[in-house]
Amino acid sequence: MSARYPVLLDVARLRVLVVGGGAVGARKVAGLVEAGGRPDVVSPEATAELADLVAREGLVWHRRPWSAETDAAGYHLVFAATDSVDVNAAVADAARSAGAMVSRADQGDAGEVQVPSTLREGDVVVALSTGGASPLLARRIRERLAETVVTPGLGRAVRRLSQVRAEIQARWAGDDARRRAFWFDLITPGFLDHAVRGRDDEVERAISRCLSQS
Ligand SMILES: C[C@@]1(CC(=O)O)C2=NC(=C\c3[nH]c(c(CCC(=O)O)c3CC(=O)O)Cc3[nH]c(c(CC(=O)O)c3CCC(=O)O)/C=C3\N/C(=C\2)[C@@H](CCC(=O)O)[C@]3(C)CC(=O)O)/[C@H]1CCC(=O)O
Ligand SMILES: NC(=O)c1ccc[n+]([C@@H]2O[C@H](COP(=O)([O-])OP(=O)(O)OC[C@H]3O[C@@H](n4cnc5c(N)ncnc54)[C@H](O)[C@@H]3O)[C@@H](O)[C@H]2O)c1
Repeated sequence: MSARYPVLLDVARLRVLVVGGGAVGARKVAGLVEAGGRPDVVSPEATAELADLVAREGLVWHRRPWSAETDAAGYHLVFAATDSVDVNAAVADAARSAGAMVSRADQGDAGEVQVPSTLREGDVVVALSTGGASPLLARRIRERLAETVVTPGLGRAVRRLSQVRAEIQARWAGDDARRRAFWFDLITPGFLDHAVRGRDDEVERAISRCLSQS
């Protein structure tokens, strides 16, 4: 398959539809909600987890089969996640004709969008794809990264750096070279090690040192 271009979507700004309320549709809805989205759902049935989530979040759930007449238009992004290849194909065609991007749960290559395995730790987001070759391997890579690099300590360090960034932007508002020098001085491989290992005191020490030298 062709190489794809990874982006991070602000799904809170998009009108999103998930067609199919089985385990796969439920996972898509949960991922969208986690990212601030409020997808509509069309499906005659839903898993208990999905029904709970819909109720908790007050999402719109049309409890019936997808219909080309009522469900095709008005969306930016449509997930075709039923257990029928024919229904998924019809959903994809109609959504695309109405201007939406499509994700096919049964045939990744057939959609404009594929969902990556996603790891979040504070503001750090890792999105992993095997291009459909092995979603389970993507999950294993995610689990390994969570153990080795994308740790809670890293998440805390990134939260702290967003404060430092605001300070640095204000301090050297007109001096691009100075700001760049500061960041290359602070964000070394050693700094990453401290953050990953959760050594908050070392992270703080490095920040203080670089701020006071500047
Ligand atoms: C990342 C993740 C995101 C999510 O869905 O939220 C995701 N699949 C996940 C898990 C998973 N999916 C499957 C298994 C069983 C083991 C296996 O088959 O390998 C497991 C493992 C498990 O359940 O843990 C089966 C499966 N998946 C697809 C097909 C159809 C096909 O092969 O064409 C079939 C076979 C159906 C059948 O045989 O009937 C298709 C797709 N699945 C994708 C994404 C896209 C490609 C991403 C990539 O390649 O990296 C793509 C192309 C389309 C899409 O959905 O966008 C999520 C990981 C969550 C995590 O991180 O834990
Ligand atoms: N992308 C992935 O990660 C992944 C993983 C496993 C399977 N799959 C694929 O995704 C498909 C769905 O998997 P599942 O485990 O959720 O299946 P499932 O059978 O548990 O759920 C299918 C859902 O689709 C609904 N549905 C059926 N016809 C419909 C229609 N006309 N309109 C609206 N909704 C309809 C059903 O009510 C049910 O809620 C599988 O058939 C397989 O091809 C994808």
